[in-house]
Amino acid sequence: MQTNIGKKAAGEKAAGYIKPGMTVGLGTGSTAYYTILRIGELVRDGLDIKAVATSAQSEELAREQGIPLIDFDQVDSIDIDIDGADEADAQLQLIKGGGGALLREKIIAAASKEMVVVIDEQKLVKHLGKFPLPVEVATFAWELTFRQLVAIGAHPVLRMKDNQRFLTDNGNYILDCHYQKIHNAAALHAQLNNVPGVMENGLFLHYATRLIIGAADGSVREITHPYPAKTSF
Ligand SMILES: O=C[C@H](O)[C@H](O)[C@H](O)COP(=O)(O)O
Repeated sequence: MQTNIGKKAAGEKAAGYIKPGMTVGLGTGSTAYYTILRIGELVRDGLDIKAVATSAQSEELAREQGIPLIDFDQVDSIDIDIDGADEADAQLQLIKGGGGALLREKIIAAASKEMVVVIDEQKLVKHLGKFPLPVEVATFAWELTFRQLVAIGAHPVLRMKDNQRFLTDNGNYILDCHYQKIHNAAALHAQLNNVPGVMENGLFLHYATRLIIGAADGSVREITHPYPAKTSF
C-alpha cells in the first residue's frame, strides 16, 4: 500500500489520546490502519489497554499487532473510538461506510465516550454529500428497499466488488446513494432509517468529538466539538 502522508500523520496522532487502562474502539479503513499500527507499537512498549474492532479486517490487523481484544460481553464502556471517515465537515458531521463497515462503526461510536476521527485534508468539506452515502440494507427483498430509496430521491446504486454484490461483515448489501449535496442531514438520516430493510446509513451526525486532519506535508490540525459528556451504558 502506498503511504498517504496525511492519513498516516492523522492516524498516528490519534493514538496519542489513548491512556493506560482504556477500552479502545478500533476503526476501519486506510487511515485507521495507521492508528492500529501505532497502537500496536505502544502495546508492545507496555501500554495496557483493551480493544474492540469495528470490522473483521481491523480485528485481524489488531491480532497481528498483538493488541488485546475483548468480546462485547466484557465491555462495560468504550473510552475512546478512533475511526476514519469519507467526508467530514467543520461541525464534525461525517459520511462513513466507504469500506462497508458503517453499521458496526456506528454501534461502537454510539457506545464510546469520545470519538476521534482521522482524515486527510481532502476529506474536509463544506457540505456533505459529494461522496455517495452508503446505506446498508438487508439482502431479503433488497429490490423493494432499493425501489423505496429511489422513490425518496436517494439515487441508490448497488455496491459491487470483483463483479459480485458486495457483502458487509454482517451479510448485508450496500446501496450507495448519490445526493451530490446533503441539505438537511438530520432529516435525511431519519428518512433513510425509516425505510424497512435499511439497517443503517453512513451519516454520523453527533458522534465525533475530535477531528484530526492530516496534510500532505505531514502536519496535522484538529477541530474539537464540546458535546456534553456522553452517557455510557
Ligand atoms: O466503512 C469504512 C469506514 O467508514 C472508513 O472509516 C471510511 O470509509 C474511511 O476509510 P479510509 O480511511 O480508507 O478512507
